[in-house]
Amino acid sequence: MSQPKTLFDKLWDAHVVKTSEGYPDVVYIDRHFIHEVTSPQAFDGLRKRGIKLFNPARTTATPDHNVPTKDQHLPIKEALSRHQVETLRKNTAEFGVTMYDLGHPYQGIVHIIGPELGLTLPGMTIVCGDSHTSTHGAFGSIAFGIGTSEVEQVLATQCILQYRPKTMRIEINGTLGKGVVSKDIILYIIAKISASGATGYFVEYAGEAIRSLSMEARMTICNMSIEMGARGGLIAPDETTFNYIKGRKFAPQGAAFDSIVEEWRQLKTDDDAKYDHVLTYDAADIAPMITYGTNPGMGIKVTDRIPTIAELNDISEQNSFTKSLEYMGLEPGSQLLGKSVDYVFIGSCTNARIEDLRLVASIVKGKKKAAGVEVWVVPGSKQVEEQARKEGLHTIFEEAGFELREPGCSACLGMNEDKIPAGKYCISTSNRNFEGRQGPKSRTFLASPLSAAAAAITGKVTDVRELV
Ligand SMILES: CC(C)[C@H](C(=O)O)[C@@H](O)C(=O)O
Ligand code: SF4
Repeated sequence: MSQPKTLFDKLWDAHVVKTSEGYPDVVYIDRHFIHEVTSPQAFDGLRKRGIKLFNPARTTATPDHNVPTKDQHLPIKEALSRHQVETLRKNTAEFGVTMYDLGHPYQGIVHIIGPELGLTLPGMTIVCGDSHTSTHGAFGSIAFGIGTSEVEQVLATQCILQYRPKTMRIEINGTLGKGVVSKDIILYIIAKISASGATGYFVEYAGEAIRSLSMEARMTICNMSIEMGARGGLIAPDETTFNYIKGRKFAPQGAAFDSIVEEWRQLKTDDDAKYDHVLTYDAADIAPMITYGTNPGMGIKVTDRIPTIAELNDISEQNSFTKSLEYMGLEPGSQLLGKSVDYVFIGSCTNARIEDLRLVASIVKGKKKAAGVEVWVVPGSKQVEEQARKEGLHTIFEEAGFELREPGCSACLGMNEDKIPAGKYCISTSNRNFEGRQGPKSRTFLASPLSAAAAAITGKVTDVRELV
């Protein structure tokens, strides 16, 4: 019998076009997503060399980072943002790439529209000039972010040069407690192993707690793989995956779907396959999580205290910790629970799918936001927005005093009109809490949609388990 293999190794081997000792592998790419930030120079490069796309049908474009989330039918006010989106429009028209532009029913954050359109499928290799491409790994595909020069490489050849990463398995056994959701799982893992703890690895998530998650929840976990340094993260496909994909716009349909599902069922790690590293956690130990610092690894259970300097291991960690807490305006050893927040941001490719909006609605239904808190709900895509309206979630949000906006990256990063003002605290369902991430001098607490909803109602960092 041949050597047992991990799912990652099987998929990688199936896509390697050429391998040479001491050089990166040439890997074939099934699906390429592009957005306005990392594609302009790639197209310029092609133009300079007089090269066309190897296969335009494999690439899909949408504007997300620079788009306003209000009045999308009007011209974009910010000059730079307008230029970026117009450039994407021009490039995709010139090179024959499908573009879901502002106002199109399929527009949205690139990592949200791929899965919902059935463009993201098990067994694929998927790239995008964006670090959170790891999201698509939730379908049992190898998905990772690439740089602009690599975007050009993929447009021109449908292949990429990559060194094979090491493999890590992270197993979460048992069942999650009440009020604990997938965002808490990933914030917990990153708090355990740090924001660089998986550097050089491609992670496979496994175990009963992962298996029991919906596709939306699995995407949240894979999305944040990059926040612990991993190249990407994946989850073997199963019935949950196949049910999610069935009937989606670009997925195989009818008999073709049934037969491909049979192939997808084979996509799993063999028993006894060896990983380079294995970590195991118990779901019962995971609580609602929140970050207090300026990297996603600086997270605690919402009821815990921020560490003290003495509790940290080395001097460099102590220095960055001190700087981080100064930025955040927080005291070492203090509690976050009860701390006032100014903004609540429910959005981003981490947590702006329909299920996230349903979670939020489950907490706020019939309630009102606290006075003085501004709450933005930014759906991840036009389809999510439509679905939310169909289900009447917009009424729940409006009655609570939340603002339901139009799709885009929004306040996940200060690249568009939606910014958190300097010094203000925002509890956010996004994935990064870096200095200035949500706007110059803004302060971010990363948390789950449930915890964000709870804070919207109370105006403070709250243990959501008291509300569910
Ligand atoms: C702008 C883009 C290149 C960037 C990324 O790669 O992730 C952004 O999406 C982010 O989340 O910081
Ligand atoms: S929502 Fe945030 S993390 Fe996701 S692609 Fe946009 S900017 Fe990046």
